[in-house]
Order: sequence, then structure tokens, then C-alpha cells
Amino acid sequence: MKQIQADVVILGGGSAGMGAFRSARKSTDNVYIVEDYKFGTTCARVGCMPSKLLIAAAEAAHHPKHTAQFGVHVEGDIRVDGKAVMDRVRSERDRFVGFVVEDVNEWPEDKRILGKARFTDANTIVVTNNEGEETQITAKRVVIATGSRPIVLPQWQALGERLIINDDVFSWETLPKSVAVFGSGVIGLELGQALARLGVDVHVFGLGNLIGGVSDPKVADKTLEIFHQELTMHLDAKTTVALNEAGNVVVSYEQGDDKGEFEAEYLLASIGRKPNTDNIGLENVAGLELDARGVPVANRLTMQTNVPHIFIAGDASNQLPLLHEASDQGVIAGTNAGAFPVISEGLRRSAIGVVFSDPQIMSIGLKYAQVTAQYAEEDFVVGEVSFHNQGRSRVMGVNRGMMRVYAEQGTGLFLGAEMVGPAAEHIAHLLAWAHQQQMTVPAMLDMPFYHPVIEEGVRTALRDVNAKLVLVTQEEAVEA
Ligand SMILES: Cc1cc2nc3c(=O)[nH]c(=O)nc-3n(C[C@H](O)[C@H](O)[C@H](O)COP(=O)(O)OP(=O)(O)OC[C@H]3O[C@@H](n4cnc5c(N)ncnc54)[C@H](O)[C@@H]3O)c2cc1C
Ligand SMILES: NC(=O)c1ccc[n+]([C@@H]2O[C@H](COP(=O)([O-])OP(=O)(O)OC[C@H]3O[C@@H](n4cnc5c(N)ncnc54)[C@H](O)[C@@H]3O)[C@@H](O)[C@H]2O)c1
Repeated sequence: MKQIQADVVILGGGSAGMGAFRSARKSTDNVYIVEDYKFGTTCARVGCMPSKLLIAAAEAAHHPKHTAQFGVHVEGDIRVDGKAVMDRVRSERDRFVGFVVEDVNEWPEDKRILGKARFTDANTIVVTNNEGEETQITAKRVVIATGSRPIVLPQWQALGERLIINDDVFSWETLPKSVAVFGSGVIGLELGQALARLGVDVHVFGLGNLIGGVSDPKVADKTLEIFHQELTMHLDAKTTVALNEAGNVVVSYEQGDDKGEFEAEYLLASIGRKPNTDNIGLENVAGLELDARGVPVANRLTMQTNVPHIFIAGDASNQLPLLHEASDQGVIAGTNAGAFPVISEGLRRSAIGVVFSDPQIMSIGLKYAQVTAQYAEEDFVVGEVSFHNQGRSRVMGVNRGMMRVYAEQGTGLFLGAEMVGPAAEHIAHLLAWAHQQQMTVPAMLDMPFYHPVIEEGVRTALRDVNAKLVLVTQEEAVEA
């Protein structure tokens, strides 16, 4: 077996692993990175980028059908060429992946190892490549950046090739006729709506009427109302799935009066993702503290686990499975693994999440569920705006949705927001920046608002919450 002595080894060559590799190399050249599949990252290859490319095609198909409200009529059929749609998705995706791979190819070849990594003890990693050859790496420090994979229910395995995950969608040569999407979270909503708008017969199956990760009950109700108008969704149905004689998937569903069967070419599993920490030999790392899901517990500012030389980053850490979080965590973990035993706290930003559905969904700072978990009812206030009559949104015919904003009673500190509605990806940034600056609602209202813009809706929500605030000075708070 080939033997390597390393200062640092990074397990996983995705966005978190790449950030960790670059950062660790600032302290030592003796850093190795192990990738099980291919360099190029989940985000570029089968995640963020191809999903947004598919959504872009769906928007192009959708808009010409909805111009009549402006007195503009697009005559004739809108024809979706499934092969051309998927050609563009894959070729643009390959371009993005190409840039990532170019970066990786700049790194010393002997420091990049292809194969599946596994701990055999706290300082020893064995890597097995496709040919079954093994390399043993003895490492002073380790960064776990092995990402996550879709959850697949055991009963779906019988569907064979008709069971698909996001990776499969982006290797399609053309669009299928029908898909049963399981999960109405971020992936289910983004891909389900995009496919439906491109003419694929889609039914979305969910649990507990949850949608798009929204936790605020009023925003969730509005989100459900909007998406039920466009998509066929059974969000709390009992379901069974089987293959019929034609080899298609048949989903039998029952939710009160809503019962029936849906025959689809594929079942898309999008019911959440599981960190890749159950298959890397963590049982061989003595004393490593794991959470209930078997994920190493790590300090969010240093990404250090309770075994001091082991760090974790990205989806594997199960903290916030998003691209920018993976990059930030990778830099923090890699910096600390490189400089060990010197440990420094890295920057963790205000939380921000966007679902690229139409309308978009966003949350920033604390979600409603987190606010109610952390604050007594009298200690926070909520303001809201409906986009139905919001000026600029009506002008543009995108006047669907609502936003709710949360503030701390007494101080007026802006805590967070949840929203479904127009321009949510941009409003999310505006509010996340205010949140990270720890602004109060009155200070946010002192900021400029142009007219007429969708951001005036933000001001309406802030004015609403401001009217419910009873501000106390620091002296009054101390006296109380
Ligand atoms: C369909 C989809 C759409 C998404 N859209 C967005 C979006 O719009 N915005 C956003 O912020 N986030 C989005 N995400 C989430 C984002 O892609 C992830 O949070 C991010 O890619 C995680 O990066 P990572 O480095 O932790 O994992 P990855 O990039 O998956 O890297 C992990 C790497 O580890 C490797 N690996 C696993 N096990 C081993 C092992 N034992 N040995 C060696 N290597 C191993 C894997 O092969 C993989 O290359 C999306 C995800 C999906 C699935
Ligand atoms: N725009 C983005 O930023 C973006 C896009 C895609 C993915 N992602 C990342 O990927 C992660 C995973 O996405 P996801 O959509 O798979 O997970 P998710 O956690 O967002 O949603 C899973 C949904 O599946 C439902 N569900 C659970 N079990 C079910 C069952 N047996 N049958 C039917 N429904 C069931 C849940 O109620 C939930 O609504 C996200 O949390 C996010 O971090 C981000």
C-alpha cells in the first residue's frame, strides 16, 4: 500500500474542500485533497448552476403565455424543444464545471488523490481508488468536507432506474413526459415548477403541508395558496409507489377527497439530503462527539470538532447546507487545520436562503420558528406587507406574495424575515446586510427608499413592525 505523511488532508473536493485546501496551503505545502468521484463540485455539476439553467428555460417558456394582462398577445404555440433545453443546460453547466476543474488542475498533481477516503484511526486515512488500489495517508490534521447525498426511502429502491435524483435530471438528453416529485422543499419546488413550466406532467408529493422551507405560518399559507394555483401538489397525502407493466412509476395517493393514481416516467427523490459522514469510518475515531444524525459536532466559528486536529466543513457539517456557507466553512476549517495548534475564529455571516421558484421564497436572519423558540411572545413583534397592492409589483404584474419581518421588543433590533414574492433574491440581500450590521428597525427606516420600487414594500413591513415597538433606552432597561 502506498504511504503518505501529510500535515493536512482534506476529505472531499467540493466547494468546502477546495476552500479548505487553498486555505491550509497558506500555512504548509504538505496538504493533500482526496476526491471520491470527480472534481468540479456539486454546486456547478448537479446543484446550484444546472438547476438555475433549467429554471431560466422554464421562465422563458412561461412568460410569453402571461402577457395578456398588459394587452400584449403572443399568438401561436409556444414550442419547447426538450433536447435543445437540455443541450443548453448541460453545455452551460459544463462550462461552469470547466472553470472549477481548471482551478483544480493548477494544484500540484501529487497532492490530488482520487478515491474513497475512510478513517482507520484518528490520524490515518485509507483511500481506495476505482481499481481497488489503496493509499494510506497518515495526517497530523484532517478536514472532513464530504458533502451530502439525497435521502432515498428504502421502498423506492424497487423502482430501479425509474428512481432518480437531481444528478440524473442534469444528464437527461431531453425532457421526459412525466415526473412524480417527492418533497416540496427547495429542490422539489425549484425543479418541480421548472419541469411543469417546460410541459412535463408533474405531481408534487409532500409531508405535513410544508413548502419551500417556510416556517412562518402566515407566509406558508400564502405560499401554499400561490403554488396550488399552478402546480398539482398533494402535500400531506398517504402514498404508495410501484412499477406498472409498462415499467412506469405509479403513485397511489390519498388525502381526504383528493385520491387517485399518477403514472410517471420517473420518481424524483427530493425529500432532503443526508451528510456523508455515515460512510467514512468515523466509528474508528475514538471519542469523536456526534449529533443525533451521526454528524461530528463542531464549533461554528472554528469548525473544530472535539477531537482537536479534526475539522469539518460544508454540507457534511449539517450546519447550513448552502454554497456560500460551504465556502466560508471550508476557508475557516482549512485555515485552522493549516495553522494548528493556532486556532482562530472565522467570519460567519447572517443567514440567508433563497428558493428560485416563481415567485421566489426567501428567509434571512432568524426564521419565525427560530424567533418563537428564542423569544417569549411579549419579547418580539411582527410586521407584514402583502404584495397584492404594492405599487411597483402591480405595475409589473408580479403582485403575489407577502413578507413578515421580526424585531426585538424594547431595542427594536431587526431579527429576521420570511417572504414569498417578487424580487425576493434581492430583498433578501438588502435585509441580510441590515441584519448583519445589527440594525434596528428605526435605523432601517432612516435609509433611502426610491419610488416606485418593490423595496417600498419592505418599508411598509418595517413601518408596521415599528408601530408595534415600545422602545426603551439603555438606562430605562437597566432600571427595569
Ligand atoms: C439541486 C441542488 C441545487 C442547489 N442549489 C443551490 C443554490 O441555488 N444555492 C446554494 O447556496 N446552494 C444550493 N445547493 C446546495 C449546494 O450545492 C451545497 O450546499 C454545496 O455544493 C455543498 O458543498 P460541499 O463542498 O459541502 O459538498 P460537495 O460539493 O458535494 O463536495 C463533497 C465532495 O466530497 C466527495 N466525497 C464524498 N465522500 C467522499 C469520500 N469518502 N472520500 C473522498 N471524497 C468524498 C464527493 O464526491 C464530493 O465531490 C443546491 C444543491 C442541490 C443538490
Ligand atoms: N436555492 C437554494 O439555495 C437551494 C436549492 C436546492 C437545494 N438547496 C439545498 O439542498 C438542501 C436539500 O434540498 P431538499 O429540497 O432535498 O430538502 P428540503 O429539506 O428543503 O425539503 C425536503 C422536503 O421533503 C419533505 N418530505 C420529507 N419526507 C418526505 C416524504 N417521505 N414524502 C414526501 N415529502 C417528504 C419535507 O417535508 C420537506 O418539505 C436544501 O436544504 C438546501 O440547503 C438549496
